[in-house]
Amino acid sequence: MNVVIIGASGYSGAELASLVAKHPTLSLTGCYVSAHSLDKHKLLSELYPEHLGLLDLPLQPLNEHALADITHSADYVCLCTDHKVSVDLAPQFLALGKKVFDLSGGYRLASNDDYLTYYGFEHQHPELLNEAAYGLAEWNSEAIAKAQLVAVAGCYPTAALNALKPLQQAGLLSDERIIINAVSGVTGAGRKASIGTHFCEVSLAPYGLFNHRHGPEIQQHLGHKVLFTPHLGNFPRGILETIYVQLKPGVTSEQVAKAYQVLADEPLIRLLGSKIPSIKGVAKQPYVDIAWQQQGSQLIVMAAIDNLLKGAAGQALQCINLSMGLPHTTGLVGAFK
Ligand SMILES: NC(=O)C1=CN([C@@H]2O[C@H](COP(=O)(O)OP(=O)(O)OC[C@H]3O[C@@H](n4cnc5c(N)ncnc54)[C@H](OP(=O)(O)O)[C@@H]3O)[C@@H](O)[C@H]2O)C=CC1
Ligand SMILES: CC(=O)N[C@@H](CCC(=O)OP(=O)(O)O)C(=O)O
Repeated sequence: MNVVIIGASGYSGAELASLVAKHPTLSLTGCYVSAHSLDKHKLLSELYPEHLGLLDLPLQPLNEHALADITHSADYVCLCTDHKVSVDLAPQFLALGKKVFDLSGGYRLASNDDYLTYYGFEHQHPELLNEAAYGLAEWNSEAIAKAQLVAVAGCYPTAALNALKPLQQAGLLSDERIIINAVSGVTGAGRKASIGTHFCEVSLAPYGLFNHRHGPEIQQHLGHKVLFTPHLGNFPRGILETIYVQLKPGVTSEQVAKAYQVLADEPLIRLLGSKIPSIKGVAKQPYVDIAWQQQGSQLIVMAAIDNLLKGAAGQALQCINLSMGLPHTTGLVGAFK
């Protein structure tokens, strides 16, 4: 299958380009940036010298000529672009008969109103919101395999949902709001320069209190109320979430452990039991690490991922694998040794 990547010069796009280039059955046939990008015509490996020899492909401007080329050169189009750009581009590629994997949040929420509230724009293609399959690979594999449009799950939601869905599915959660505190590395904010995400300016601070767009995303796909607070930390990549859960009265540690068994055979999920997960354990790895400790009806769940892999490009590749009927792990496990 031929894959093109739109937004290939960004952090998630470049990560995905490297995965596709190394994948046994995919060909990377084009890497694109915006029509007036400062990086157009540069080689991707000039921006990411670690991929010299692997990604010596030019970054092509996404113009009319490029759209005509993509018509012939791609089976799968991956959008590694800002939410609004993805909302505009996805229907164009769907109309060309392409299968679209969107790494942005442009098609993850069901309600048009939520786009206005949490994304700050009115969705221009609300008719597609119901058609998009939510790309949370372990939990929605059948829909992902069939869909023409896959809305790859958000980074923070990927960690939170994998940590909480087992408990929800087993009926162990009380009605109390679940508190999710999360810390992300700076690559989570993308490659574009800004003072707020300048590496030397970042220490450790919360942001997006009460209004981060991943709150409604987690809530919608969990079916439970949450209070989600992200923090930005001074490390390059990785997300760590500490999640406070009130269990129903009388829920035992055996019941909790049994609930997590639903993920025991998932090759990209590592259940750590009561051991403490860390950013170090997942950085540059395709896994979600999940752990928990319980006292009475209070449960603290911890989840760690690499935001650019399981939180973006890794999970996008997982979704592509599912579309091709391949194992989740093809091109992922063993790729980072
Ligand atoms: N970083 C992360 O950890 C995660 C990111 N995501 C999502 O993935 C998407 C990309 O994020 P990230 O990689 O961080 O972003 P970056 O800012 O690092 O990259 C954005 C890319 O899009 C390109 N671009 C911008 N405008 C256009 C356009 N109109 N047409 C084509 N290409 C364009 C940029 O190049 P140029 O401006 O030079 O044209 C660049 O290549 C976002 O929606 C983000 O929310 C999802 C999960 C995790
Ligand atoms: C540290 C940081 O800024 N992180 C980003 C989330 C990563 C991302 O790009 O979000 P999606 O998964 O929705 O695409 C943010 O909070 O906006």
